[in-house]
Amino acid sequence: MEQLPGGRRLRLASSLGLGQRCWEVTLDEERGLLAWRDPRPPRRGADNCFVPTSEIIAVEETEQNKKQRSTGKWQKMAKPHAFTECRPKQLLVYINPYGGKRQGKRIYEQKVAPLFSLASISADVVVTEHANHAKDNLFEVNISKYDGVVCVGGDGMFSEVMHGLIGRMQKDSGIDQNNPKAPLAQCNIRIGIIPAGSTDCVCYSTVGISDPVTSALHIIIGDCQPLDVSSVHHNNTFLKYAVSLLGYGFYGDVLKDSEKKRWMGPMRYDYSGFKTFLSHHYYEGTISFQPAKHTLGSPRDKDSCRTGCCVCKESEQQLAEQRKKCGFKHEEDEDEWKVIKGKFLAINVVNMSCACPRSPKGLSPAAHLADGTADLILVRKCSRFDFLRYLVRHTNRDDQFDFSFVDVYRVKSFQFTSKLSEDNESSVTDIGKKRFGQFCRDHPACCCNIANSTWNCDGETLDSSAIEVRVHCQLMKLFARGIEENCTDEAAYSHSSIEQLL
Ligand SMILES: Nc1ncnc2c1ncn2[C@@H]1O[C@H](COP(=O)(O)OP(=O)(O)OP(=O)(O)O)[C@@H](O)[C@H]1O
Repeated sequence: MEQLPGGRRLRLASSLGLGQRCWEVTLDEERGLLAWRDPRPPRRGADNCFVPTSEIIAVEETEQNKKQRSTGKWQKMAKPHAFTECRPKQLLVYINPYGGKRQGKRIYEQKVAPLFSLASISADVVVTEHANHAKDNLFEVNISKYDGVVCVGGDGMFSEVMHGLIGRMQKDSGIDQNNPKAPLAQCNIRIGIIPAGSTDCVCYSTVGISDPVTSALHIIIGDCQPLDVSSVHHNNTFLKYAVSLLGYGFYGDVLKDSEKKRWMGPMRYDYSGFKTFLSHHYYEGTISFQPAKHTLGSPRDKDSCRTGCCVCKESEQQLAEQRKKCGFKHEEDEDEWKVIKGKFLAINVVNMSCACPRSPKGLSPAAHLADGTADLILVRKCSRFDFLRYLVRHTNRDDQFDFSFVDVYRVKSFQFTSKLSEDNESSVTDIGKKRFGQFCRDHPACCCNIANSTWNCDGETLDSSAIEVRVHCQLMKLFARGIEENCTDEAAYSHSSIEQLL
């Protein structure tokens, strides 16, 4: 036992043989660090190495000195993996064998399962046989048996598992998901994402990298990252939940076109992106939204949401206090609504930055994971060249909101109605309007599309264009810790290009 400067107690100091070298190892109890260093006179660059004890997965004991054991100095560890309390012990794993490059099963078996077994985590594994298999299964299983649910696949697979888990929580709590104003029951069972899809945006935006081993380690050490979820309704009917992007216009059209070209594999997004860019369609409609007043952040902030984000913590507290004081009813009914009518190339609502390797800072670089808000980005009618300039800024360090035709707002709820739905509602019998509806009557040559676009909701299309969206603060939790400081994207930036973006 040793004494540290300032009277801090050092729990243990010993030596560790690694290969041919002997290291001096210390366990600092107060800081929770295991450190080791070369005891020889320090050379330049030969720093101490350390690891937080909470991040040690397991230890293996080898008995070098049997004598020590007999003198009682040696005590065998009963649980060599039990370093903290919050680690999961029993997991439910869903693998989509057809996601991405169809490597989900191999990735799980070769990279993840050995780590789970090292950490003494048991897993019930379900390899899905059809779409919605995982979602339906989550309504039936004995969920209280598990400390977490893991999905192996892409964003679509994550969305399926999230819908299953949130739906199950609401069912068990007797909450009607069709009521757009119902406060939803929080999901306390964490979801882990092992990326194995063609798009792994949720994983990238919450971990900082799409890597199965990194994600497995976050699951093992029991990290916890709360996440906001938006509910999407049409006419008092529940449509979907969203955690990343709700996009109308450009991103909706790209998705709709790419769905028809599934045979092309992940390449279809590049093809459809380029095609949609060339078509340059505008859509007319009305957006109403409630600005988020409870949060300290703004979409134009220079700082991004990082591990232990204080904006998210503060915002959650503010919301909780507001609700204690006034209840949900007051908040929904009395907060002001702003209304904007116009012609838009893209309407994007994002709950997170939506960063991905192609766009390392994402659609809204300062969006927060858990502050109870979404960023509403409106890209108004502009030239093809200006739209290209806007898109290119997602791949470099320039401000993508610094254009006269782009507006961004931080909101807690919003509604959208297309011009076509408004017209149909006000004059359903106007047959002439419908027949000639494919042309813009005001400006026949302006590419203004009277037909509706489609909403892209976390990579899936919605059937209705008129939607009502509400952000639910920290509705669910992930086995993640957000993006850590100093997570540099230099490499990713240098590889980004406009070809990749489209
Ligand atoms: N066994 C299965 N067979 C067919 N579809 C499945 C199966 N399991 C899951 N799915 C569905 O496949 C969809 C896509 O899965 P996932 O996100 O894992 O792959 P992806 O390649 O990233 O998807 P996308 O091609 O949509 O980008 C999900 O919506 C999920 O519901």
